[in-house]
Amino acid sequence: MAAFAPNSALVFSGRGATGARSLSSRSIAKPVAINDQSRARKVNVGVRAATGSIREQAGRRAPLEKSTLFNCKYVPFSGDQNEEYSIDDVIYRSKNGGLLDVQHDMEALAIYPPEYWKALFDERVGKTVWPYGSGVWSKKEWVLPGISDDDIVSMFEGNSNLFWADRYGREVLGMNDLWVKQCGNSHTGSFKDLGMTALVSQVNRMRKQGKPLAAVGCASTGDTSAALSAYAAAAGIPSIVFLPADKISLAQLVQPIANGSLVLSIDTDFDGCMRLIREVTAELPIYLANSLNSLRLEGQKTAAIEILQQFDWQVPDYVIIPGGNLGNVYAFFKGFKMCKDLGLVDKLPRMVVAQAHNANPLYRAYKTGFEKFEAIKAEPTFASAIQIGDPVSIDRAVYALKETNGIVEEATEEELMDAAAEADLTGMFNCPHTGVALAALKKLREAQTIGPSDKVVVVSTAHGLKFAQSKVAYHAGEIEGIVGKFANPPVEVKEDFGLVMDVLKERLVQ
Ligand SMILES: Cc1ncc(COP(=O)(O)O)c(C=O)c1O
Ligand SMILES: N[C@@H](CCOP(=O)(O)O)C(=O)O
Repeated sequence: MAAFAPNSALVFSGRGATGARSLSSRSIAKPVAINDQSRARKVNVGVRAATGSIREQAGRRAPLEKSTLFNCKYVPFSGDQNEEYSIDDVIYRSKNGGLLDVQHDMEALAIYPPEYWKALFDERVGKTVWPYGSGVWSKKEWVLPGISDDDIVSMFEGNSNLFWADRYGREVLGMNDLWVKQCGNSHTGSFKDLGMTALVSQVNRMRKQGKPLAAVGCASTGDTSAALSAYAAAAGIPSIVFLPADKISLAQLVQPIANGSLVLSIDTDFDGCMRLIREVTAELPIYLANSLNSLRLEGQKTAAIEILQQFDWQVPDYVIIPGGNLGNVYAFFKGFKMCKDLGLVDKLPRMVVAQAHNANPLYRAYKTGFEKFEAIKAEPTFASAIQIGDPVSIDRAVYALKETNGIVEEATEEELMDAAAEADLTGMFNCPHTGVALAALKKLREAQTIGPSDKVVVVSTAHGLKFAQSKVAYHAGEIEGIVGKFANPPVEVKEDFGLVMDVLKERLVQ
């Protein structure tokens, strides 16, 4: 029986568009405990016949895709034991309308000792062997164990840099162990690639099985649509994206256009697009690619496993994530939790979700001690990809935060733009969403919640180049109401040696 199951869940009474919802906890079946004794027993069984080092054993056991040992299925996120679905089913919600979760057979995974998994994952890094050269598929047994390698649609996503923010940490925040996980250094420039490779691969498999899936569709603030269109195009699957008109960056907009998606620019906000795509996917054979679909989170969770791997299985004290639709915080939590449940690490980091003040429904709920959640009308923010007022994964996020003694912080437009720009001055090139997370970190440092020696990871969710327009406006001093403390506008000079020397003397000579 599978072991990963939330042991408590929040249930909303009613789910209207806006308006207060009360949050209540209810207990559900406990996860199957994989205690040390049972692990040891299973490990003995699993490795008794094997000889040689763990690395050699790992080598002999691969490729594991031929194995039927590992498997996963959909179960209600609430933990209801009486409902489950095959991963090959087209389903996004449980019978009562609640979220689903992908549940792995943790007892089967626990047959192998932690050292086996560490060695296996390490061994696959930096290789071109299909599909394990991908940071997601290097953890295939923990993602979608049953899928054939031939069905996988991958751009070798993941394996992103864990940037040591040495100078920013030391000089700006008085910290000595600060890291930025560069999830935006990816094929389409955001962490969405991690989830989309899992989802589109599964769609590819189901279409080959004869499932009538004519296309894949999503609502998007610009990054999900970019990832979906690229992966769908790679697989030759039609894609449809619903975008809120004039609310995403030019760089984001051109991605699905270039990749041949059917792009609908709709006169509403993201929440409006989300409502429409849910209605459309209920009517037409279009597969839903938003993170409401729990398949996406299976890919995204590998970024958390990767962080632990990059730290040689040391657990950071804090992980700070910008939050919008709120799938990613749960995906990270799940990655950390699987590592803990399977014995690769012995604790979880504290999760921090950072929201823009203009789009802060989770922050507001946090301030009530998660007593109630109210969807809001999200206002425009430079962190436009998280301009979301009615996050579909609110239950998942609250669960992850409660399980890790988590924190929610917010940032104003000035705070987020300043934080991104100040960190850029130490060699990064941050998107505004990363700015939100950096601003949250700054506040938590100022409040001494985070200490100078705490090991902290800020998750950078998109590449700064996708948001060049707002960064240019910041440096040009063109943003009303924002001083631009760290603006560094270009100096315009005529083609004249003397004038050039004047500028250099003024700027360089003290
Ligand atoms: C760049 C960027 N950062 C953060 C987020 C927030 O992720 P989530 O919706 O999973 O909370 C999104 C999308 O929502 C995004 O595109
Ligand atoms: N920022 C997202 C918003 C949708 O989130 P999803 O994870 O539910 O797809 C985007 O880029 O569209």
